[in-house]
Amino acid sequence: MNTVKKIISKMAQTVASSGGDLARPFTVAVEGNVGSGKTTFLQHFNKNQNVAVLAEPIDMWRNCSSYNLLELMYQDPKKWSFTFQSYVQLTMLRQHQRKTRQPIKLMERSLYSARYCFVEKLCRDGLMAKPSMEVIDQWFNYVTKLEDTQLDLIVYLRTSPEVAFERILKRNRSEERTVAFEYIRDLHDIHEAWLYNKTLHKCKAPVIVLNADLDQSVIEEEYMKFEPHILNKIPLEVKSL
Ligand SMILES: Nc1ncnc2c1ncn2[C@@H]1O[C@H](COP(=O)(O)OP(=O)(O)O)[C@@H](O)[C@H]1O
Ligand SMILES: Nc1nc2c(ncn2[C@H]2C[C@H](O)[C@@H](COP(=O)(O)O)O2)c(=O)[nH]1
Repeated sequence: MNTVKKIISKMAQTVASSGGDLARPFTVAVEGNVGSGKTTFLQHFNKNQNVAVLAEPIDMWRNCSSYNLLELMYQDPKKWSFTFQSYVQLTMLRQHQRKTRQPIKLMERSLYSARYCFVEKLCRDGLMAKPSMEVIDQWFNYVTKLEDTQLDLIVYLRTSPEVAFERILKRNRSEERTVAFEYIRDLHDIHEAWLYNKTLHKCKAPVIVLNADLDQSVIEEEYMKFEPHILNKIPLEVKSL
């Protein structure tokens, strides 16, 4: 009897030290171009008690010990892209690691889009030197093997580049005032290649695609259509898009 008691108390200690949950929650990443409506989408799920909503840690990128790394990256990407992407990778890893009591974790973006979309774009444009890309890539491979950063579902908020760019202009974020349409168009193509091309798709999660061009006045219906999958009520098979 003593042994059983010891095992139970050990398990209780493990659960307590792991923040009250043993298994990784059903982890969903909301992906999409800049301005595609990810933050707005997350607000729809903020009210659900079963969902832990993790917004992108943009406030940390804008204030890293008083440095606005996001602004520095947009002002001089050649000089600051490695610094910025290193910090994105660290802060996104923390999001993947974050313990939640809710059975579902809904993250804005992921380690994977940072690596396969944004770092990819910086390298294609020659704004991140190859040695820097190599270091970022080795860190990415190391942390995604060491930690359980797997996703169970990707929600792709698919917009046309034109609509995403129009919304960026409307939002008028100070750091993004230099963002050109061509940057958004290229990021769109990179997202499509990443999410529609299995070889690039290192995370084995199924992808559901929402028509995020729909206006705010009607898009809630689109969200509701996919809610059973996002709340893991109707599991999806991993399939190619
Ligand atoms: N479906 C939509 N229709 C019209 N405007 C939208 C829609 N979704 C978001 N917006 C607006 O577009 C801008 C970008 O949305 P946001 O949710 O911040 O996108 P993201 O987080 O993907 O960058 C915001 O000003 C937001 O109010
Ligand atoms: N260079 C990178 N920029 C990134 C990355 N992740 C996000 N961002 C930028 C894009 C936007 O200006 C801002 C917030 O993104 P939203 O899509 O939520 O508007 O941060 C990245 O990995 N690299």
